[in-house]
Amino acid sequence: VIPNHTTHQINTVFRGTFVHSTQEEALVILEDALLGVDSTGKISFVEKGPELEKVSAKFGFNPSAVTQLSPQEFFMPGLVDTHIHAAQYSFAGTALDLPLLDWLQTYTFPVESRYSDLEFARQVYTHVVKRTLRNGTTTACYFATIHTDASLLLGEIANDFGQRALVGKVCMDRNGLHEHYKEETQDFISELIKRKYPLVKPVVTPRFSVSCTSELMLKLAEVARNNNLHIQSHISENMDEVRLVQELFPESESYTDVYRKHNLLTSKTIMAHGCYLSDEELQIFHQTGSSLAHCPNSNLSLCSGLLDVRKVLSHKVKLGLGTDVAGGYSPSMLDAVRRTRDTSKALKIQDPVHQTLTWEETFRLATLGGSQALSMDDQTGNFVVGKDFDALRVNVAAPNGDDRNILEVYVAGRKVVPL
Ligand SMILES: O=c1[nH]c(=O)c2nc[nH]c2[nH]1
Ligand SMILES: [Zn+2]
Repeated sequence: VIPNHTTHQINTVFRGTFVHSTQEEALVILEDALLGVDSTGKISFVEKGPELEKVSAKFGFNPSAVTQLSPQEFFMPGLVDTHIHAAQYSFAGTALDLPLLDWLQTYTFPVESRYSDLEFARQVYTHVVKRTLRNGTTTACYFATIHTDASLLLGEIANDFGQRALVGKVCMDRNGLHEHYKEETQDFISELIKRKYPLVKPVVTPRFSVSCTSELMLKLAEVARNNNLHIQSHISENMDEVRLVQELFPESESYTDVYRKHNLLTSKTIMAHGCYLSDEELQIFHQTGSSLAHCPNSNLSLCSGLLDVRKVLSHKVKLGLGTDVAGGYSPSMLDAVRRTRDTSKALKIQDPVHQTLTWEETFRLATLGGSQALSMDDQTGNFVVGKDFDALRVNVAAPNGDDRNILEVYVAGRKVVPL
């Protein structure tokens, strides 16, 4: 059989166990499967192992070139971190003794102001990209800082190491520490688009309503619309923050209404936290197709609140998981999975009828759910033919449940771990 000339050449074929999620089923286990990756990094087939002869003839590859997984190994989709502050990685694991607004003023803004120094930025951004990839984050939605050059550098580093990423230059024009600040989002976006990194794109990033004027938010919404870009921000993380937003925007009905009135809620918007959203606000998320990034480590570490994920899902709002470094102390999405279940169980302690999230559902949120929350599920999130091969090769026999179980990491078919 001559391979169809419109299909790309098969580069790699794996045989073994594949675990992933679909819309219908939170956990699907494919035992003794064959998965082929083509020269563009896309999944070209998922077939049954015993049909190797037939499949190899159909797709034109040599059956003896198949990579066989051992019985204690499996592939799972890459983890999607829907909310992480790359710049805050420099103080991750420290400074968790204050509530959100004091934490920002005392620790976070002073550290973020250091990113005018490109050497400092290069060091931290290299570490955070390598560390998250090592921990299986194949897609990351990053906040950088207000600095254009350092934010571009984060995009360059993600591209160099092969991580799929959305990179946001942070925008804030009030209640912060930046005396000589000049807004340059359009420059940042034009430059990052011009570089044509295949897996790295800009995301419009108003920090949150507390640090943005109406004028800035309206302008950013326009930039996002004109360039068909993602938008990210924070919402309803902590009760003092919610009250402050009500004071700053007295004409708005709710925190969600503030963003809606400023045209920032689109089907490519992802908002972090959402702990205190009402049913009405969740309905607005559903109607606009905007999504939430659940960041349980951060919510616990800053004593912000407990997000009821079950309630969010019952409103049919898209939801992914985020580490929210450094409000969250861990850059590992495996930690985000564990804290998601801890939070769900804490809600059950408070209310015994609460239906906890199953581990299968949580696995789905960390993979397919994240890709849907970032409107990237046409490219990544599970093992469906035509999507990019973003995957972790996991060995369950490693002695500890952490990054040591991850033997290899692939993004768009490229092996990025080990380097
Ligand atoms: O967890 C958070 N981290 C931040 O950096 C931030 N900025 C606004 N709101 C925030 N919440
Ligand atoms: Zn955040």
